Parts: sequence; C-alpha cells; structure tokens
Amino acid sequence: MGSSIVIMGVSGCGKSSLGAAVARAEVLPLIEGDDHHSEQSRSKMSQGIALTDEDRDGWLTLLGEQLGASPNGAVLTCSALKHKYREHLRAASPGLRFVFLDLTREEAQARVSSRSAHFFSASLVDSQFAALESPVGEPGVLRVDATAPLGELQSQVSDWLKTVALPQS
Ligand SMILES: Nc1ncnc2c1ncn2[C@@H]1O[C@H](COP(=O)(O)OP(=O)(O)OP(=O)(O)O)[C@@H](O)[C@H]1O
Ligand SMILES: O=C(O)[C@H](O)[C@@H](O)[C@H](O)[C@H](O)CO
Repeated sequence: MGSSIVIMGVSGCGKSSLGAAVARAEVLPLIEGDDHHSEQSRSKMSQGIALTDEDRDGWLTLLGEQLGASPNGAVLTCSALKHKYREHLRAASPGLRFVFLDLTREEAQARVSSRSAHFFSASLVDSQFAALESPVGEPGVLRVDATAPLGELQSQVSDWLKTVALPQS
C-alpha cells in the first residue's frame, strides 16, 4: 500500500485535473474524493455552509478504505486541509505521500467563481483557507505551484515519485 498518492489543496486548486494526469502517467487507479461526500455534505456545500470536522470524519474513513482496497497504490484527490485529516488517511495507508497544490486565495476565488455548474459555492473559498494547515514539513510531501501548466505539474510529480524515499510510517 506504500505507493498511494494524495493530490490535496483548497477547492479549485486543480486536484481533479492533476489527479487524472498523474493516475494516467503512473498507471494507477484514480479515486475522486469529491465523489464520496455524503448527500448531506454536498447539500451543505452547495448552500455555502462549510463542512465541519464531524462532516469530514466519515468521508475520510471511506477514502481510507478506498486506499486500502488498492494494494498496488492509487491516486486520491482529497482536500485534506488539516493535519489531522492527513493523519487519518496516513493511518489507513501507511507511507502515503501528498502533493500539495498551493494556490493563492485570489486565484482560488477566481477559479471557483467561474464554474457555474459545480456543487461547491464560491462563498466557501475563505473557509477553505481558514481550515488549511500547510503540509509543508510533514514527511512525504511535495508542494507545487498550482498555477504552473498541468503537464509541468505532472512531470514534477512523476520525477518526485521516482526520487523520494517512502516516508517512515
Ligand atoms: N494547472 C492549472 N493551471 C490553470 N488552470 C487550472 C490548472 N489546473 C486546473 N485548472 C483549472 O482550475 C479549475 C479547477 O480545477 P479542478 O476542478 O481540477 O480543481 P479541484 O481542486 O479538483 O476543484 P474542486 O475540488 O473544487 O472540484 C478548472 O477550471 C481547471 O480547468
Ligand atoms: O474538505 C472540503 O471542504 C471539501 O472536500 C472541499 O474541498 C470540496 O469538496 C472540494 O474541493 C470541491 O470543490
């Protein structure tokens, strides 16, 4: 289970785009974290109500189970905003690595506002930044500039996966 990767960051940072590109390049299954939110959580977010730790707890457990069901590794897209959320996932998948798509609040706001048909309310972007605890400094983390072109980001991740030692779990 040591080869799974989480693509993380605030709404609009590019998790789905990079997750799909990395899964393709690494020939790993893609788990879309957003597909596993409860109906209640989706409805909250579309109404502009931020998720709580409690709302995210069952979701993280579910995502950990999905990782556990991919013994050869997988790419998971998941906001994973707080340290304790990442620890929740690490407990389910020892050696898990994280790619942090770092984006400014202004850029996130612009990206999210331009999506009309998405369930996530643009007014929630501030709450994403309020919850965000940078993973930089934790084991097995690569920070990338989320405004870099997608192909460049994918190459950075693939290069990093070749060189980085698996973190001790
Ligand atoms: N590297 C990039 N450079 C410029 N724009 C990008 C990049 N990656 C993604 N985008 C654009 O940003 C928007 C959000 O991308 P995406 O849906 O992949 O992000 P996300 O983090 O999965 O968002 P959410 O979790 O809110 O669904 C899309 O319009 C996408 O085309
Ligand atoms: O933890 C959270 O608050 C959520 O996962 C959000 O980050 C959104 O689901 C996602 O980014 C979709 O816009």
